[in-house]
Amino acid sequence: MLHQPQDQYLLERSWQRSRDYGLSQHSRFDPLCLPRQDIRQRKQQHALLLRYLNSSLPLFEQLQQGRRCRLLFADAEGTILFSAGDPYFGSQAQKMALASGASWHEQSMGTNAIGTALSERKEISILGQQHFLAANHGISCSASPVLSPHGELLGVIDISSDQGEHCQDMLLTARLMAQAVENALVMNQQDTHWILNLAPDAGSLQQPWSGIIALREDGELLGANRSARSWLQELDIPSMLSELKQGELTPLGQGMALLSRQSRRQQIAATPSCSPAETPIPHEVTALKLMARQIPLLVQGETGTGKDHLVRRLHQSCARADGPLVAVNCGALPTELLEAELFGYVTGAFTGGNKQGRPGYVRAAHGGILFLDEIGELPLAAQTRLLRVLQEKTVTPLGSHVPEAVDFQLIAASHRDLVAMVEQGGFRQDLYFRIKGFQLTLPPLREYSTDDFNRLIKTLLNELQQDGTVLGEPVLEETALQTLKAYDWPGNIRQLKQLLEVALVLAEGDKIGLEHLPELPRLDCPVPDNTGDLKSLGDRLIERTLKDCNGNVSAAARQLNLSRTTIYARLKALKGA
Ligand SMILES: Nc1ncnc2c1ncn2[C@@H]1O[C@H](COP(=O)(O)OP(=O)(O)OP(=O)(O)O)[C@@H](O)[C@H]1O
Repeated sequence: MLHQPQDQYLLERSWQRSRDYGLSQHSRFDPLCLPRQDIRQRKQQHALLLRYLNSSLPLFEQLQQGRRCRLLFADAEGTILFSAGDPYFGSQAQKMALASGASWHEQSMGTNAIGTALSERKEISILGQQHFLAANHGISCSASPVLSPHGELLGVIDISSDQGEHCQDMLLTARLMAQAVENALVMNQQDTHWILNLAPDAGSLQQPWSGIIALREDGELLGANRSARSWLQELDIPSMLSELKQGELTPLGQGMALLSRQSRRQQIAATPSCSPAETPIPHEVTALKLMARQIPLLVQGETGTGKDHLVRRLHQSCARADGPLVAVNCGALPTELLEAELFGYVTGAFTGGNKQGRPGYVRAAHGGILFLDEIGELPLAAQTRLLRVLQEKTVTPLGSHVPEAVDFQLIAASHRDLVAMVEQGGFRQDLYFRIKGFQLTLPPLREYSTDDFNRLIKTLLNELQQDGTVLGEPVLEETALQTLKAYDWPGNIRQLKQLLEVALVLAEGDKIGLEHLPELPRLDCPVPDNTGDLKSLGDRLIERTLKDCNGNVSAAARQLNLSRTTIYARLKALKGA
């Protein structure tokens, strides 16, 4: 891979800086690592950027298919805050140094792509021996700066690999990833009303490398991406706003311009809450369609299946995203205060109440979503009052006679069988029909398809990683994955998430194996002759794998890493049981 001559000067400058920092080529390789608390804090500072980067991972995977390389983001001080891709190249020390929390500032690491790109504010590849420290000669890295919508340096995106595996398009990939993140940051700024796209020709408009300018409703500039920044001085934005027609391609100097409205919906769609890497939640799209028509939703599902999680996602993506999400756990409210808390009260409504009165959860949800979790726990009196609120779309606080109009989307949830409650007289039938505009039932984890299960694991591991739980990218060994798949998960996603969190800590950045899942029965044990967890776990795994393989025993044996004889023996034992 060849370097431009100007890079040679840049390299010389960087080597000189490295010497000035007091480093020698054979200095000990001792990467500085931030304490976990500081990593978490820095990740929070860059939370939005990291989410956008995470949602751009499919782009990285597509461009670097199968190559043994690692994608990193380091902040403006050179500290790695994001790390994905193949973690299994380089020495053990380098593995740690290419994980979250490690610093690649030139001051401690000498010339290297991250530190040097930051010092020079330029993209650069540093290959093998171009690294100042001899300890880094085995790796090659390409880094591209990431700028904020105001042009400040936020950090760099870097792709690192073993020296022999590096190729020129890794720098291009780093640049594309940096542009994708910058564009998302520009387009999703608060108060963005107009987006102005600029490009040399119509075909390039809205490509990652085209210009993007974000404007407030009155035309005030909010920010621009790197391609648009060079145009900014020549543009008379106020007159463009009055001349350009929304949605129409218009010639502008040597190029083309397109003005479009940035709706809250588009913004949300561009944000990683809907990231392709995230697990699609069953019924999410249907629920959004129904919410657009204000149809009340009833979410049912066992504990931990993600009812609350679904409601939060729906809130982010629906037309009421700017309004409040008021989540009330009906089972947690003390019965004597329940009605006051829900419907509010006026001054002096009852002894012990707040002097100024309280608006109550129903009025607090005006313009947004009222999420009544565990609605089956509501006492009958409160059910009657709630029914009236839903029928009349008004609420009358305790101690008042004046009804107040309220407008909210109702979502109720329960893990109890409401139909049975209605039959037994514990839940009003008319209220049940009111809240059940449409019922969504979230499946228990044991009913997930293999693909959905794998995707969920990936999402959860990414999420836990973003929380700063571990250094390095966690990967599961096949046997561990199979064991997880075969388990029953009475606590569903909540239980799986907790278990993965423990496994991540135990694995200390290595692949998660069976030994890191101490709470689960193991699959690699011999067939037990008594019934119990282990037996049923093995049975279920065999059954499920055979089903996935359309009954093909050889294929199932390959997938489970067992011999065909073992599978037949287990099937025979099962039949005899
Ligand atoms: N689709 C998902 N992707 C990632 N995490 C999820 C998903 N669904 C649920 N979780 C996580 O699983 C945990 C349990 O989810 P949640 O609290 O929404 O379940 P629930 O059905 O409301 O439980 P309960 O009925 O016990 O209140 C939470 O930590 C949540 O973030």
